[in-house]
Amino acid sequence: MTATTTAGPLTSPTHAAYLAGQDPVLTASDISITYEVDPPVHAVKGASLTLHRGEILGLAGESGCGKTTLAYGLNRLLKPPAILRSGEVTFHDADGADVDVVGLRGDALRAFRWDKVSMVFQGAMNSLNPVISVRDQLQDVMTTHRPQMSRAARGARSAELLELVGVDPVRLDSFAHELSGGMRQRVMIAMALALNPQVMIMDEPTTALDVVVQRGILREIMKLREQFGFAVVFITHDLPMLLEISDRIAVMRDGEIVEIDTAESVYARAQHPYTRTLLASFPSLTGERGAFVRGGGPATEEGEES
Ligand SMILES: Nc1ncnc2c1ncn2[C@@H]1O[C@H](COP(=O)(O)OP(=O)(O)OP(=O)(O)O)[C@@H](O)[C@H]1O
Repeated sequence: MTATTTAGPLTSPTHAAYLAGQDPVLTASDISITYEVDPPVHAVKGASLTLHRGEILGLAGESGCGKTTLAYGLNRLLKPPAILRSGEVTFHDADGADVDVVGLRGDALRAFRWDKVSMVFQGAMNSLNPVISVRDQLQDVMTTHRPQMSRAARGARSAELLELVGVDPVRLDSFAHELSGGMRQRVMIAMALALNPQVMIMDEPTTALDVVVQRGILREIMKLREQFGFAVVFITHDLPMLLEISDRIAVMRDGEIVEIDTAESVYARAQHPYTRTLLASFPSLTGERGAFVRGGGPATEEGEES
C-alpha cells in the first residue's frame, strides 16, 4: 500500500474507505501553536484532524511531540505563553449547528467546555480537591452547568455517575485520600461524563496506574462509549494500548501529524518510518494483542484495585 499524498500525514485506501460512512463531530484544520518563550517553541505545526461521532481516535507520539498542546488547543484551554497562531476548530453539534470553537468567548465558551467536549487531564487523579467530598465535586459540575437541576436530581445523578464508572456510590462521602489511584481516576472520568458530552479528550488517563487497574478502566471507557456514543480523543505514548482500543490512530512527531490510519492498518502496514520505529520500540507487539481489553472478560470491580 502506498502513501496517497506527498504533503500532510501518510494514510491508506483502507482509511479512505473507513471515512466514507463517518459523521464528523470535531474538525480541526491547520492548527499551529507556539509557546512564546525565548527561543519560541513551535509545539504544534499545521496539524489537521477530524474526529467522528462515536469513534475512538488515538493520538500517539513520544513525550514532548505536542499531543497535550494540541488537545488543549482543541478545547480552548491554552494559556500563555501558549498562543494559537493559526487554525480553525469546528464542533458539529448533534443538533445540527456548527460551532466555531476558536471564536467562542465568555459564557458561550464555558457552556461549550464540559457540556459538549470534556477533558480528563494528564495526572487528573491527583487534581481532585482534597478537602471536598466526591459528592460535592461531582455536584459542582452540575451546579455550575445545570443551575436549574434540583438538589435531589443532582444527588441521584452523582450516584448514577459513580455506578457508571464502576465505583460504589457509598464512595460519594469519601475524600480523595480515601480512594485508590484507580478509583480517583474513575471519579475524574465520572466528572467528565456528568453532562453527557459528545466528545471526551483523555490525556494519558491511565498512565500512572498499574496494568490491571489500567485495563479495568480502559474496558469501562469502551463500555461507556458503546452506551453513550461519545467520541474520544485518547492521548498516550503507549502505542500498543492505542492499537487495542482505537478505531483510528494519528501519529504525531515534532508537532506534526505524520500518519493517520485505522488501527488495523497502523498495526499491519504502518507507512511512516517513525510509526514503524515506534511500533518496533514495543516488543510486546510481537505477541498477542488486544485479547485482554477487546476480548471482554468481567469489567474490573472496585475491589480489584483496593
Ligand atoms: N509552558 C511551556 N513553555 C514552553 N514550552 C512548553 C510549555 N509546555 C510545553 N512546552 C513544550 O512544548 C512541546 C510539546 O509539549 P506537550 O506537553 O504538548 O507534548 P506531549 O506530547 O503532550 O508530551 P507529554 O506526553 O510528555 O506531555 C515540548 O517541547 C514542551 O517542552
